[in-house]
Amino acid sequence: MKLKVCGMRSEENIKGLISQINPDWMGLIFYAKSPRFVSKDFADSIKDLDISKVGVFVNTNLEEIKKAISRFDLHTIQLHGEESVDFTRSVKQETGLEIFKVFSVKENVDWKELESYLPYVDYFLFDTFTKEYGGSGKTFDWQILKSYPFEKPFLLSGGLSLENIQDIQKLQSEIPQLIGVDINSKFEVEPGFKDIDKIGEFWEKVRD
Ligand SMILES: O=C(O)c1ccccc1N[C@@H]1O[C@H](COP(=O)(O)O)[C@@H](O)[C@H]1O
Repeated sequence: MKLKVCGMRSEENIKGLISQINPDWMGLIFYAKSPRFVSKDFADSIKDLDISKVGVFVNTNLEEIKKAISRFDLHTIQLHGEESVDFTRSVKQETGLEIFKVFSVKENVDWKELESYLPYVDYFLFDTFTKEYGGSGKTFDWQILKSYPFEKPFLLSGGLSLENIQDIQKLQSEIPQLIGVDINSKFEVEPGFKDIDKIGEFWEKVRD
């Protein structure tokens, strides 16, 4: 199982995360309406930290993504809005980086809609639908994922916490394509600042 910790921006907090947990990815939110928004002023303190940085974008343009890649030395692009297949293809082709395409789940998922994204995406990521796009701390009905029809691996997100570890473990044993978890607001001391010990407690139980 892989771990992504999302919504960070403090140098000290990220250094603590690296030394105590060393997750597979650490997410930076480039969505200005988010309380976890990372402005370019943070770049100098974060850029050279030794961790795979995921830039989380919501319906932005390629130019903004390219600027953030060079400012923050991003490893992965997470498209968390209603980005089209054409846009996703451009991001993959023009950046050559790893791509997470997010689908925000309401009552169910039309799997056919995901099919044309397959060539341009490294992982799908399933989050809970909200007007704010992400960081809601809310879960969706994870049973929907049992009908996931592709071989493409995916990450689970949306309200993951110490309270739903058993459900995560059960899903892990039932769906082999579920290769990672993405945690965020349920591990915060305040927006953008994580409780590393709490993450440790979670990861101890969820990792393989
Ligand atoms: O965290 C945010 O503020 C955010 C804003 C806009 C898009 C995505 C955002 N975060 C992503 O939300 C999910 C789930 O977060 P939570 O566990 O429900 O708090 C996660 O994938 C973050 O990358």
